[in-house]
Amino acid sequence: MSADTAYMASIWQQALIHMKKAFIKPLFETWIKSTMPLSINDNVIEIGTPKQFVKEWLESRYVPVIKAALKAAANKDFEVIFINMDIEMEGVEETPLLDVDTEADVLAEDIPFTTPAKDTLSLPQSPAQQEAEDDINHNDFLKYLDDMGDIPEAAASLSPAAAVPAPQTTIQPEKRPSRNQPYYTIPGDDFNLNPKYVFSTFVIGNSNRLAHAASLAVSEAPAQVYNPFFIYGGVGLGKTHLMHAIGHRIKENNPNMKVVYISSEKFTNELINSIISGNPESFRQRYRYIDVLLVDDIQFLSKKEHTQEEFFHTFNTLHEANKQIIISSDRPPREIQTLEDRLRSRFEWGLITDIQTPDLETRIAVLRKKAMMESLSVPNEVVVYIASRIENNIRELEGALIRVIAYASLNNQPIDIDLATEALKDIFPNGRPKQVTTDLIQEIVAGHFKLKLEDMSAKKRTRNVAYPRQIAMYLCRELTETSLPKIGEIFGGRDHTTVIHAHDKISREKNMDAKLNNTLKDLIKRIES
Ligand SMILES: Nc1ncnc2c1ncn2[C@@H]1O[C@H](COP(=O)(O)OP(=O)(O)OP(=O)(O)O)[C@@H](O)[C@H]1O
Repeated sequence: MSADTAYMASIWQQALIHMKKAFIKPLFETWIKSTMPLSINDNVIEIGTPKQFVKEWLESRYVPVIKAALKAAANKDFEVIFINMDIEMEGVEETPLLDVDTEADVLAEDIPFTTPAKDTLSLPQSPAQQEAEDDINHNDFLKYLDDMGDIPEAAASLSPAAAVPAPQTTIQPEKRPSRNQPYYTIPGDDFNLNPKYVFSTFVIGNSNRLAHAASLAVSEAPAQVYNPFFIYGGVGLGKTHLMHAIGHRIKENNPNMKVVYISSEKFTNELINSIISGNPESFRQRYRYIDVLLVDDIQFLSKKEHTQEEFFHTFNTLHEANKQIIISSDRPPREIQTLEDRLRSRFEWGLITDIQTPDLETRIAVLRKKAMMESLSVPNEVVVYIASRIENNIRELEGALIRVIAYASLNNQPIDIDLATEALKDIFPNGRPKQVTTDLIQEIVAGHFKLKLEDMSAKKRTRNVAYPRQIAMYLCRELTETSLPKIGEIFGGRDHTTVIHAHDKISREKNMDAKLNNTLKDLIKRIES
């Protein structure tokens, strides 16, 4: 971690401790915990929010509290800038609720949150020192809020809570459980689901929007909408993640339902074992008295005639009893060689949906979400570097990020583009990307729109100049580490709020305007090549 990153992480961690005590829990969990610090520059700190409406909500209500917490943490006044990172927060309406009490009630029940890893950032003090200091600073913090007349709900009655344990000093890369390794077992059910594979950690993009929407529909109304539900797509694109998410959601909504997730390899092995042990009936009983059956990687049943036969009967029994069946495969049913026709035709009874390879935006969003979940600040440049080189497999994308994080941790160095290039040199032998600078971006954008370079910083506000300028500001924000005030300065001494506005506008419009989206992709390609 660089000195700046460590400083920022340490301050934010301290500020969180104050805010955690100041807010009632649902408000803290909803509005504060889903944010992360992105950069710190003198007295400006940029905070990432998962959604535009979170950004707006924080801006309209909680700036004084956040500033006060930062002041208590760093003994310094900060200007706070929120940046919408547009990461999926499942289950939340995009309209801020106005009544705080109602809001707390609603949110406490409805929203699943990802918990940022507590053990990824280092703080300087021991727990005892930390506790003493917390008490002093927290009292100052409350007094400060009191002076401003802006004590959030429940804050006044709070006494400083027990110190938050000092996190460990190293960043541990997450180990991916192997395909057959159990994750955790829900009591009463004989199956394993990965707690991380839930809807709230799944990034939605054009490549998986339909599969995600259908998965949500199935999980909200099992056996009522699409039965069977068949998801197919290439390796590492999120099929298992979605299946587990469906399993979790069904169990949340219907705790008594028996939900079984199994890979088709395991299904085959269990069948063989039951035959070897002379008790095939036990196998049948086990699979025929469940409410939801999720079978992963069904393509492995190809060529296994006896298992197909058994699965066919299991399928029929469950389907006739109106139980939900969810199947995944790396290809559509018609392309699974040697799959019995009668099984294939049954798979085609319900909905067949595919997941395609993710576009650049989705890949970037997956990496950002992953970094956010690890409470890590990974420079944009590094995120774009990885995302633009791994196109076909999200598991590999995550693997590359984990490798960079581990490399930084082991060498005790900050995550930057040099380190990422070094850490990934075996994977990307072409090495370091071209240095992306704001000058280069201005030059390429101006050229594309047939403008003069000076127009980028001119005072002109006509649309033919203002729009390309906004695009260039957006790209500077996305592709470089330059701070907002600095970008404003480069573009003719404009205020940082102009840059924020340009970034928000282009981010929003590119989702609705395919032409703009293609222009951006084209520009990024030229800037990086
Ligand atoms: N849209 C997404 N958002 C967030 N994470 C994702 C997304 N898609 C895939 N992943 C992550 O990528 C990794 C691989 O996903 P998963 O195991 O679900 O892929 P798969 O399609 O089942 O692959 P396989 O064909 O190898 O079984 C997981 O860690 C998963 O969480």
